[in-house]
Amino acid sequence: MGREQELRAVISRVGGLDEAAAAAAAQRLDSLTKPPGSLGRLEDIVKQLAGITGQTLPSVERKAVVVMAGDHGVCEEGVSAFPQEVTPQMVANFLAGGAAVNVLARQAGAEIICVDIGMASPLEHPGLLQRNVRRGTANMAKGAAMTREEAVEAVLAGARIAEELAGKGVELLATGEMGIGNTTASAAVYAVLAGVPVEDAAGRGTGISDERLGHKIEVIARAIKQNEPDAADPLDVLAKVGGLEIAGLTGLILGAAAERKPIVIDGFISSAAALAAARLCPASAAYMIGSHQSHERGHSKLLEEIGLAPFLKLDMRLGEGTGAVLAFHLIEAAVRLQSEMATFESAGVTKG
Ligand SMILES: Cc1cc2ncn([C@H]3O[C@H](COP(=O)(O)O)[C@@H](O)[C@H]3O)c2cc1C
Ligand SMILES: O=C(O)c1cccnc1
Repeated sequence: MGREQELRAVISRVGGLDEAAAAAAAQRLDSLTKPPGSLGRLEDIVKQLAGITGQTLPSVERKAVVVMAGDHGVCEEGVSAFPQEVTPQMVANFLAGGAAVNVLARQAGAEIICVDIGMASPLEHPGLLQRNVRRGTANMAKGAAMTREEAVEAVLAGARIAEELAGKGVELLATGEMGIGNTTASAAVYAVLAGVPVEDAAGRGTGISDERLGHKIEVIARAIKQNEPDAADPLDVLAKVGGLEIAGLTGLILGAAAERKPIVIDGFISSAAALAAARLCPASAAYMIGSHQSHERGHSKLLEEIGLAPFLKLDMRLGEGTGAVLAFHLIEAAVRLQSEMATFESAGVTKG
């Protein structure tokens, strides 16, 4: 079977939600000692998780955030405030436990799976999942970031990681990433897939000046003009103007959906990957849970495009999976309410 057919097979495994389980969960929510619907969106999470897993009392005890790392040839155009060597340096920091996502994952009781999907240089570390598809993308302002085959390979690698984690009993997944220059590629993917103007899709990333933002917009526009990605073909878009970690996250999301596991979507880069997943497989969107609204320009519209509503708006603009891991706390709270609250009957409270 060709690699693209393998991907089609993953996509074909993504089924609809279990409506009966969601209805049973809704019924239990209404039996708990509170006015019906009074826990608002926490109730929506419970119903969604029930529909995803088929369980009236879903569990999210085992949680993991997958941090995909990749490099970007477009960095040579000067689109980031930081140099490319920060990617491996930060990966080393993740592996040593010192990055923001490590702190938040420890607090949330989640494991971190750090993946080299497209780093420019190899990094030997027993804790790093070696799934490198190519040593960084090519400069998309001059030609395709990667071949279609490489994009498919990265998507499949992501899907396989989701399958492996599901097989190990992980019940809740989150997307995370590291890759200097990846807000440029993400903005390009978003602009093409959603048909929005580049200036509405691109933001300051790591914190570039007005002048550099203007240049970044011009570079993205040039990359799109040069490559003519087909908006109706997400794999073409990921290959020509995307990134290896973006494609890997698209696969992770599709794999999670195929395994009937909920997946929490982090910030701007993760959301660009989620949009590609939703375009490749519209049914996968039902398995996604929004987390936060990044400070990055374009993120709120990008979330709307996918149909995701963020829980948090903390003006964060970091990525790594930080916003998604913060949302783990709310998801766990929702699940605990469903399983631990007394019912009107058990507590002897009069129902209205
Ligand atoms: C120290 C450091 C840690 C980070 N952790 C995540 N990012 C975030 O910033 C990068 C995207 O921004 P741009 O497109 O402007 O390069 C990605 O690596 C993203 O994960 C970081 C960036 C830096 C500098
Ligand atoms: O929203 C994000 O994920 C983000 C924004 C800026 C820089 N890095 C990541």
